[in-house]
Amino acid sequence: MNLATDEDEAPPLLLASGQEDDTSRQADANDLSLVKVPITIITGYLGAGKTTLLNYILTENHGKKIAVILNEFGDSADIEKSLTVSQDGQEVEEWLSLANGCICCSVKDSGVAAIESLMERRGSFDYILLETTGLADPGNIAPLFWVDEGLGSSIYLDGIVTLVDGKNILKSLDERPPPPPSSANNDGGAGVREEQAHEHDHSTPHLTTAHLQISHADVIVVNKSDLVNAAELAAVQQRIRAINGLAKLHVTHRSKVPQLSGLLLDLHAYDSVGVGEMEFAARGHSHLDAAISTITLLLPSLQPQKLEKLDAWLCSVLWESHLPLPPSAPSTTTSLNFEIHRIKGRVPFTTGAVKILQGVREIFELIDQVDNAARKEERDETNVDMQATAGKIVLIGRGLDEQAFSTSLHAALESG
Ligand SMILES: Nc1nc2c(ncn2[C@@H]2O[C@H](COP(=O)(O)OP(=O)(O)OP(=O)(O)O)[C@@H](O)[C@H]2O)c(=O)[nH]1
Ligand SMILES: [Zn+2]
Repeated sequence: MNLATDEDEAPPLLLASGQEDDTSRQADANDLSLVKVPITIITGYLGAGKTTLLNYILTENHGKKIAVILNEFGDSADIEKSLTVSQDGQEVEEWLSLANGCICCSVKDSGVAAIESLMERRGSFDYILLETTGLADPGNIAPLFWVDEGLGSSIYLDGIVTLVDGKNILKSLDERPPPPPSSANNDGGAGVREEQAHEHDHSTPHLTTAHLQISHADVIVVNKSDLVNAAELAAVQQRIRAINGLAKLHVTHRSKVPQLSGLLLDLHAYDSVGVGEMEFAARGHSHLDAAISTITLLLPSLQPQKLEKLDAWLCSVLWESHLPLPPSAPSTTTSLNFEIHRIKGRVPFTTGAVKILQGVREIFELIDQVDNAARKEERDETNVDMQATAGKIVLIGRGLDEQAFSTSLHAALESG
């Protein structure tokens, strides 16, 4: 990958020049340790256009000082390892200064070490972009910024952007797994063994890296629009929508997203949930992709004391992968084998309060709606009808049976 760089540029100073006289800025500088820096993760298949996107962002006039980290994350085991070895002087010092005030590091170091080293330069940037070429499963990385005390205190995850190659994505989604290595891997659970057992059973939908990258995305950029015709593009969009009904989707040529802020950056994808996006996800309902789908559960306005029941239901479903079903439920729905990648929800209460639900894999939180969400709702262009004021929970994952989940949730809320 070749990033456009301007190596003659002096290293950026602590504050952007021209703003020294601004007293409010100075107050900000004093509070620098309190201001969290957003991070956007850019992922996607080999050759999809990630570097092209980064070059585009870094040469655009966006008024941000963006720090870019290009590296290869391994699997989650590598991330954990790097968390423990990062004290051993694994410094990343090869920061390049770019013409528009951005800085860039292309050292292939462990992602977390690179970020920690970057944070020592706090003040010289106000946004972080992380391109993760080798990242197979973004589900491992999101919780790092969310719950890790160290990283989470200085950085917040703004969003995950997945680049897909419009020409090749359908092929990638339909790929079959390679034969398993002869030496057996013992750390796999029942799920892994089951997957191996089904290795050559073509009726079992296979979960590819492309599925994982799409299911965890907040924005999906369908690139290389020049290489597909209208019908092919429509098929790609439908398939992606069937997998992830929540993500925003942009079709691009040479990764040129028409506007960066709001479409790609500054999404607040993990601290707000817009009415419009919930509505949008609820409308789509297709089983075009056999491996992953998006389902929507409707909720009435809840009595405040039902929050506990909702929380218990979420714990059961997300932590234990157990869908509690009432005794009256048909027996066919009791042996559900599912996996949840992403969950988002708006939960209104009879008091008028609204809680938002956010989750990636087993990590979730139910928090009071904040200002960001209100701003986001203003931005939402989707028409919001009366139904939107009702609650909704949207889930993205594998083996999700909308009927069974809905029955389970309502039974849990009505119990006791
Ligand atoms: N035809 C066409 N080619 C594109 C487009 N966008 C990028 N490319 C080309 O596709 C190739 C891969 O683009 P990159 O931006 O390097 O892709 P990447 O995802 O960073 O690739 P890796 O770093 O190898 O994973 C390059 O030769 C680009 O010039 C596009 O919209 N249309
Ligand atoms: Zn690249």
